[in-house]
Amino acid sequence: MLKIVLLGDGGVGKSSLMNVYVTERFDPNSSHTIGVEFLKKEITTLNRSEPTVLQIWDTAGQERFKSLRTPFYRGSDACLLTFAVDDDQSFKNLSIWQEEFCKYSKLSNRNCFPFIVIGNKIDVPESERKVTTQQAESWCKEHNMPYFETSAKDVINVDKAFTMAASKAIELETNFNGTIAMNVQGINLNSSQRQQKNDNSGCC
Ligand SMILES: Nc1nc2c(ncn2[C@@H]2O[C@H](COP(=O)(O)OP(=O)(O)OP(=O)(O)O)[C@@H](O)[C@H]2O)c(=O)[nH]1
Repeated sequence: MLKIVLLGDGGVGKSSLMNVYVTERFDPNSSHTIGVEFLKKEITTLNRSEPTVLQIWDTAGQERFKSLRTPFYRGSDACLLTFAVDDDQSFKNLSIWQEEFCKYSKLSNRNCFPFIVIGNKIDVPESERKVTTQQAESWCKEHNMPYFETSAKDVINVDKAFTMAASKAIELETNFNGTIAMNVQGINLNSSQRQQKNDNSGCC
């Protein structure tokens, strides 16, 4: 099971993305989340032979709910940093969200943690759009994060963004387990070498 957390300003569409992804239903009157909510979905990714259960945590973006959402960051396997393309401030706040996540999840190495950026509401008329694709892409390139433009309303790229988050988390987990296996082998080799040395020298 992988834990995926959705973060971003209030109203950018986090609940809508989660609901569309899991239940395939978009609610035009979606109300603000209070605290956190989660849904599960089983998927299959290209980099793992068996199915993976995604536990998706939707958090309240409004500042007044900070103390209710932050305890749920620990143990996350991936984080979706979300903004709305018609809300400039929500894009500017991405760094603040990343900081909050790193602080409360007690992340030891943020450089290899799977952060994915989502620019939601791309269905809005061009005249209402405040953040260009180029602007968002350049920020993500600078911060080394994959970027997806989505519309929960028109169901564009929603699946792709969540699948990318899952694949990145699996990739990290696989690499991490590989490192542990190598370390364990290293310990065994050292102890057997020590034994050999002891046998040769007759030392106790
Ligand atoms: N046009 C458009 N509207 C959207 C889209 N996604 C969400 N909305 C609308 O934006 C509003 C806020 O959506 P939510 O999903 O509740 O936003 P949220 O980020 O979960 O908000 P908080 O719970 O306050 O953090 C709702 O009226 C949604 O119907 C989208 O892709 N396009």
